Amino acid sequence: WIIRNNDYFEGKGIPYAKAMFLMGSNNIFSTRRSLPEVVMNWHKTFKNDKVSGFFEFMKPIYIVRDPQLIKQLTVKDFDSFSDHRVFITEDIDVLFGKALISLKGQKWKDMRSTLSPAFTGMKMRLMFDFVATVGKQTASTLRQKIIQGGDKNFEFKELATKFTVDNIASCAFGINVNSFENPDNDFHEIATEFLNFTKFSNVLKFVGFISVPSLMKLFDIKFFSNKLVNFFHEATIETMKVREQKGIVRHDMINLLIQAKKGKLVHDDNKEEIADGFATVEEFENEKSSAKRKWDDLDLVAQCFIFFLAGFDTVATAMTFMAYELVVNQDIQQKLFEEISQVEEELGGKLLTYEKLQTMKYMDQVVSEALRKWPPAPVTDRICTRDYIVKYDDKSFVIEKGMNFMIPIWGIHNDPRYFPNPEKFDPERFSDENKKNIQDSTYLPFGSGNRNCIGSRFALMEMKTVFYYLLLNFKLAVTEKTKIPLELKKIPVGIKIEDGVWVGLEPR
Ligand code: HEM
Repeated sequence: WIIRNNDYFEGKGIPYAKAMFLMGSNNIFSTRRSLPEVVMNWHKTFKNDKVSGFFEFMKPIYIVRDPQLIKQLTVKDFDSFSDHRVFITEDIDVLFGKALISLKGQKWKDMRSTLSPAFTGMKMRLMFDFVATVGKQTASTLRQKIIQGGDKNFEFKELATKFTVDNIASCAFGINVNSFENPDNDFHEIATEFLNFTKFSNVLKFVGFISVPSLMKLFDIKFFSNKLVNFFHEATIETMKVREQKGIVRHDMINLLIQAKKGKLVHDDNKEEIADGFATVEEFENEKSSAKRKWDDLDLVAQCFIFFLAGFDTVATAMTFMAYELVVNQDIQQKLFEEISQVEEELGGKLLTYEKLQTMKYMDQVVSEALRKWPPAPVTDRICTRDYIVKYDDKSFVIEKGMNFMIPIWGIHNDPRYFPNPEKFDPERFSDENKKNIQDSTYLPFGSGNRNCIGSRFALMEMKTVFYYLLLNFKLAVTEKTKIPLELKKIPVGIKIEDGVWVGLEPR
């Protein structure tokens, strides 16, 4: 039974890493490597083959590394690969199971088209004041503390997490928390609980859900604590109730979900184009048709929950890598500061606007390059929903329904065939002149095709806003504790940086 799948790839004509007894191939859990290193290794081994295979414990899994093929499977033939693999189903954790990221088939399609009008450029523009206010407030709280003699050295991931948590609390729930002034708030506590996800006991739980889900169910082992689930339930439902009772309209996620519940959340008629940045992913036609399905409270709570979970740590991680690069590349930081100063002058002391943010070309280049070199989601996957014949070169084989493939985003972004000298942090790759040479489907920080990241615009506006206000107020400098080069923690889930990224904030 244990070795029953070991010959799965034989006869398919693709190379594969053989399985070790019970442990699978060199997989995430059997090596002491960071997740990006594992993904890089997957990508490099058999790097000249468009598709290869490996074993996750006893399960055969494909790796699709060829950009054209990635596009074919995630866009053109999306219907055969429309779902992600889900470890935490509704019966294990109701909120995670009902969240967009876990939904499958028609239910996913309906929820995606319900939610996608909430993430357009127009909606981001309406929400932007909240993001800019939190960004400005973050920078001025830090400035005050430093000027009054407080420590000016910060572990950047901690700092960025406070910002993303404050931001999502404001944009999703309409609550102003200021974690810099009040670090003991509920949202920050919940975020900390979630980050403990990478603790050994939680990693074991995760392995359990992957390898023996039925046993986990039998022992009623939950992934998220009741406290966390109840918190989201109350925060969402209570806020919705108060809003509806008092007729309060605030242009945030809760407001959009109230509209979604009433079936009134639709795409904007106003077709005015806003260029949202190079990394923004495309919206597909199927998202624009409105779904008729009725959603209950729990369905909507689950979406707020996933916006929080999918949004706060990924964005904070991206910001941390970007801060590191700005610290070690002072010339790039200076150039970015000059662009920011120019915009600030044009604004004449007014709060930053979404339109102004989109005019900042160099900011977009730096953010795009940070997401290229250090993609916070190093890998994504798809599950095959019906038998599918893959054909390329002289090969032809079937991927059977239920099998899944990985897209090694980190490996592709750091492949010299697509990004020469990939270790170099070079925002010029994304200049007007150069970006048109980037090969299709080799730049995938927010995934690919219809199932791409719904929050790409939101993430980009958060990142840009925080650096706008930080660089306006401070020079980011190396400290005694800054580790150069940075080192990734050898854990199999998520991305953590060994000893963090220490940054000195020197008031300008
Ligand atoms: C820099 C920050 C972020 C990165 C790098 C990132 C990356 C990704 C990636 C790679 C995927 C899978 C796409 C695919 O398989 O093709 C994804 C899915 C998703 N992301 Fe993000 N994300 C970020 C921020 C956010 C934010 C801020 C939100 C919410 C407000 C969000 C919500 C989601 C959701 C709900 C999905 C599932 C979409 C679906 O299944 O339809 N993400 N993200």
